[in-house]
Amino acid sequence: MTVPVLTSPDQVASTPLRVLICDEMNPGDLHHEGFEIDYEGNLPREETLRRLPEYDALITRSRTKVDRELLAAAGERLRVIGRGGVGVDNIDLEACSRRGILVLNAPESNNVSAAELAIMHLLAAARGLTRSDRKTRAGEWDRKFLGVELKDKTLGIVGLGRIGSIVADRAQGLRLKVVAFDPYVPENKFERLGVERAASLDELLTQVDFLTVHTPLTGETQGMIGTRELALLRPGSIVVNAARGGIVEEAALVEALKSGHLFGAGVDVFVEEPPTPDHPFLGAPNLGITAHLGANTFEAQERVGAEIVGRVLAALHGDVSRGAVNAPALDARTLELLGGHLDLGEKLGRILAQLLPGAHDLEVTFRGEFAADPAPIVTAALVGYLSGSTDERPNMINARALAKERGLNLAVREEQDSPDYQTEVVVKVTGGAQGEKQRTRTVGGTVFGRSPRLTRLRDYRVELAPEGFILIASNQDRPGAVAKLSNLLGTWGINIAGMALGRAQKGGQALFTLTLDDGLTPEQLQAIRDLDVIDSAFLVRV
Ligand SMILES: NC(=O)C1=CN([C@@H]2O[C@H](COP(=O)(O)OP(=O)(O)OC[C@H]3O[C@@H](n4cnc5c(N)ncnc54)[C@H](O)[C@@H]3O)[C@@H](O)[C@H]2O)C=CC1
Ligand SMILES: O=C(O)C(=O)COP(=O)(O)O
Repeated sequence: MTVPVLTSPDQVASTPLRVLICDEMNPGDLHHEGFEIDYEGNLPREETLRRLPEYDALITRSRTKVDRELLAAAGERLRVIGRGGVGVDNIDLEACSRRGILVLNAPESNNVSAAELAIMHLLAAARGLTRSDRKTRAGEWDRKFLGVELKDKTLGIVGLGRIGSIVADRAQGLRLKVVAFDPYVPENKFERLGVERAASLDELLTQVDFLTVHTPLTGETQGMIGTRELALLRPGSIVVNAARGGIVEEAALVEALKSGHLFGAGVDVFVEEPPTPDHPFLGAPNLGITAHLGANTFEAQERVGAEIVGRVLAALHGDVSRGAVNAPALDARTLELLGGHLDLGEKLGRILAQLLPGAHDLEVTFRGEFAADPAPIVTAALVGYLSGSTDERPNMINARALAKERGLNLAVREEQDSPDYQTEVVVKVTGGAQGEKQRTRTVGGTVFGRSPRLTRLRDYRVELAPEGFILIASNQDRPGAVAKLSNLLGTWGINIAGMALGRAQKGGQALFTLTLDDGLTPEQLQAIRDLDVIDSAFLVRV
């Protein structure tokens, strides 16, 4: 896809576009016609800030924090930031988007190296490598230490993305059984990799001997392995974190090692990098530490350099089809005509991601006449459906490619008639293992003015503004259910912003949806489920 907003061809011809690489990598050949590329390795931050106003693009690794301070120092010229690697948690994406700066990453290049490092940490912890190394250097010849074999044990992987999948493959070569938890990938990927699927994180933790995490650092994954989760692991387990500091809580990990509950652990990443000299990891027993070296191989850095430089130069010429993390992509006219519907599509996708993640089919039905080609609404629905589960923030540019990568099949149907509304968009997802019962979830909506409205939830008709939190509850259509539920919410001081009722037939199953200003705690949701008038209750965040 070509987005002709980044630079005009005339501009390219007359003045070289300037690119600064401020972190260490192998940038390959720096001579490209029309560009001036300065490679500075480990440029001190104050130098980066000072020089940045003279550049059109900046290329970093995880060392450089691209925050508001850096963006303010950059001024107006900077238009593209390239992250030579996968994780973009060092980049303030929102601030970049607001300033119209395109962020790209290079997610294909270092995953083998990162996966191999995770396997190394597993082996090192299993055999007490760091302990034995330290003792031998200190003059102690300790041959009493007994390690554990990997063969016939079970490895648990959290996050079966690019790196998690390679770890699974290598682990199988070591004759480990592999189980993974990743609610966002479809069943067929598990089947293809020969990996057993755990239905929940807890289910994974209780059945493995070794655990390794390979998710991005997100609101959901930060601290996802804490004291409670570590306690669910079998005594004598091993934990590896070569993804991001804090996915496994640091203090909890140290405690579990000190108490002897864990046999050992390996970490490549810290919450603060570099760690302070008094960091508790440094004194923890049988903990192997590397200095965020997952991507540090000759091969990976050669590939990373070529991939990110190529992508950044292409983007400066207007081609943002590869590696875009935050790109806004539609022209102003389409946005004007479809604006409300794009917002609707994304919200429908986001609701479905919570009702049925990891689907293998997504079908969009358009009813009625749309002011412009409605195809971008499908992309918007994908953005919503895929968001929150990957570092490559799904956006209007990359969502279709990401869906394809994940094995999510798309179907679009158009119906001229829209009996109830001028236009209606209905999105249906289907998921489930091959040969097993397939589950589907459907949501639909329309646009009033420019504001999205939900019109359909599963088989029920509703009319509701999709905002904040939506509590979806079902019951046998009996009097008193709504009153009991709203009383309970009232006692917690939770305000109901909107309500819609629907039922399949009189006296049959009824569905009511409430929009709430605030979320609910797991205990509050359970209390609602425990009401005798409620059959099921579910909370989604829009
Ligand atoms: N130590 C190092 O030097 C390196 C570390 N990394 C880290 O590894 C991470 C993973 O990289 P890739 O595999 O390339 O990314 P990816 O996007 O291909 O895979 C991430 C997987 O995590 C899953 N996931 C997201 N949230 C989850 C949750 N709450 N529970 C379970 N699964 C969840 C996603 O569905 C996805 O399948 C990166 O985000 C980066 O932070 C990456 C490269 C090198
Ligand atoms: O690609 C990633 O996410 C990594 O963690 C590698 O980071 P680095 O490029 O080594 O600073």
